[in-house]
Amino acid sequence: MSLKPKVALSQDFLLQLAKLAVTVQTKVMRWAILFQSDPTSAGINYESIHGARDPNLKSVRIDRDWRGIVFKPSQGDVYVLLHVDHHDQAYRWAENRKLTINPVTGAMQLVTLESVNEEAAAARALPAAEPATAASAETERPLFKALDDRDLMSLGVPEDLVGSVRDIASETQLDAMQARLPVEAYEGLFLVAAGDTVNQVLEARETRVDRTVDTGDFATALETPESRSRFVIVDGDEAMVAIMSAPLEQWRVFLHPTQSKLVNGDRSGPVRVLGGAGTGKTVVAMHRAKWLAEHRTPAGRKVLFTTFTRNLANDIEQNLRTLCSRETLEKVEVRNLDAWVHGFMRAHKLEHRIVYDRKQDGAQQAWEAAMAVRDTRLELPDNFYQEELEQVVLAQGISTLDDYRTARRTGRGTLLSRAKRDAIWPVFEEYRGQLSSRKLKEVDDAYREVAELLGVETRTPDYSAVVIDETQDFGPQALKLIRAMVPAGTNDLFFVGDGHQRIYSRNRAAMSKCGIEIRGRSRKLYLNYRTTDEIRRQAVALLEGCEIDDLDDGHDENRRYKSLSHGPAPEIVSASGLEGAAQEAIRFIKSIRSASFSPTSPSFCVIASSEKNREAMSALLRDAGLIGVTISAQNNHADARDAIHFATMHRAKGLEFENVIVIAPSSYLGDAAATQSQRRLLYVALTRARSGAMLVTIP
Ligand SMILES: Nc1ncnc2c1ncn2[C@@H]1O[C@H](COP(=O)(O)OP(=O)(O)OP(=O)(O)O)[C@@H](O)[C@H]1O
Repeated sequence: MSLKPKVALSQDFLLQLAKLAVTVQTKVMRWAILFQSDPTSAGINYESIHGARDPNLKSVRIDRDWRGIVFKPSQGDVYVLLHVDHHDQAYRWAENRKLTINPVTGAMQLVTLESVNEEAAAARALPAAEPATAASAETERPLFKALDDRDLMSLGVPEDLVGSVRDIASETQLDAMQARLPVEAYEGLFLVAAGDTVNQVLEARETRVDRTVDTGDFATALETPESRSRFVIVDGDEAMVAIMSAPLEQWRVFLHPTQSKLVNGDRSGPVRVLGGAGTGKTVVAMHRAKWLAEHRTPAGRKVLFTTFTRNLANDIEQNLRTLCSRETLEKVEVRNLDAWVHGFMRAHKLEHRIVYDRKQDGAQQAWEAAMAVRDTRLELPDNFYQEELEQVVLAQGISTLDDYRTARRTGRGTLLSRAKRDAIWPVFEEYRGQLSSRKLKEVDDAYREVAELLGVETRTPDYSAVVIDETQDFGPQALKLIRAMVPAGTNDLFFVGDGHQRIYSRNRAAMSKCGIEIRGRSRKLYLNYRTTDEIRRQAVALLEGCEIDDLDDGHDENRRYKSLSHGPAPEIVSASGLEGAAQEAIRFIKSIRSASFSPTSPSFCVIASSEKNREAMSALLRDAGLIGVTISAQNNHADARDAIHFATMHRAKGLEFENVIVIAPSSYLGDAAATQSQRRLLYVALTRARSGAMLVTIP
């Protein structure tokens, strides 16, 4: 029996391909399809590369000028397409590269040998001063002195780079080596530099280092999640065409090892994935939904993918369409929770309309009528009642005076005696009665009642699993409803979220108090794939002094996050008003557009704190000849690449653009403790940027 050889592409090859002219890409693609179907064909002439440090790297001819570099070990049927370039450049590229297997983790790693020593020397010459993380209180002592060679390799450092890593004495020097290091090694090193032990890192990423590794078995090495984060096995023409047609859509093919471990395989109960902005949480959630749909969804049931806002659900649905086959898509339902509840209520002939905003018609009158029955002798301010309703009564699903008498009121400030509670309760009772007579229902009450209905339903649940994005914005009743949608068990619930980005602040919930037990199934993503480190740091600096939770009863921290890309620091300017802000925005847009060499124009989003300011900015930029589109609940205008996007901070959540211009009142930067929600909004807004950001404050 003859087995077909394994053919793989490297991530670097695809990134290189994306830089080539379309005519060359087409040529390379045609060649690659033939290569994939039979890499042993006599038509492919593998030429040795004179002076190459790795004898397994061969050059192959694509046409007169272009060459591919293929890894073809003397033993085993593995072929990896590593690079493509003009003849001379391709040879030069190959001379100093080596594809090896990490003897401890068993992962396949491409190492650049030539400049390793030079780089390390250059890195050593860099200043050690670094302000932002634990590693910053550094001295010139090597950072990883306490780690032996095996420790370093277990973190993912290739054997050939162990010496260079050992010399690193500052975070700046570590960053200078980032491009040389496999992603897991860079991440492992910065986590250790921030104070984690090697064991903590390995445990958190579920890396086993107790196996014997055959450093000559490339076919086995290709299968590890670490190898899969940079090499993809292609097993057919269709797969080859799909991958090569969208070489920049890396997230579809190459998952970080922690991402892929979260995506694949069974989990004995609810999973929580935390990660700062841009760390690939939505990507994990989408791949997980796909995996569940393909492997663990019985006929007649579905995976529900839910999130908080409608426009984000639309965005996710579009992305899933490019990730999943038609059959898989049929097993995934994407709906924001409110739309789902609305649909459920219609299907069950519950005719109440849902109140999302107490200023909406009907709700306002109901609230005014309720406030009319308040006991003025209590001398409580009006906003006390609104906050008590949201944070205690609705959040905890309290529907009787008895329950209100014993309700937890942590964080509410004012202590209330039983007599006072008795005197306050009629306001809430009246409010619900007033709503009911208008066929209205507060959203938290709707969640609670739907959860109760699901609890008594006897038929098989519609969903076999629920995947939840932006968990931080779901309150206790929403989480309880989600819990009620699927029976507790293997693979039931998969949550991703980030406490830094909670912008619907009334909704803070602790998962464990909502029947969602995640102990032992909590993971964290640390690498920011979206935002430059300069923008990430600025955004994180805005949260200094704010308390960040972990969606359960604990705290989260942001010291350990890092970005993979770098760029200019965000501009922070103050303007005397919206007109001045528009001038700044126009200057910023023009300067980036004029400096851009990209054939497609870079994307921009102007993100304002209110709809009014968004509209004003849109009008001012239009007067200056800059065409715009507004992001709404229904439409993100993802295709309108040449137009400037306009959004409120809430609408921009979960989206991304090359550049963002954030327009915010200067009061958002007031005392950190008093402006936590505003600062979170700024964090969300700034971290929508991939490469450029400006924050304009206005009075
Ligand atoms: N493994 C990966 N390889 C390459 N790019 C990735 C990977 N994972 C995520 N990305 C990219 O990083 C960016 C951020 O990903 P994603 O939106 O999933 O992050 P997030 O953590 O959900 O962000 P936020 O919380 O800010 O909305 C996207 O452009 C995505 O394509």
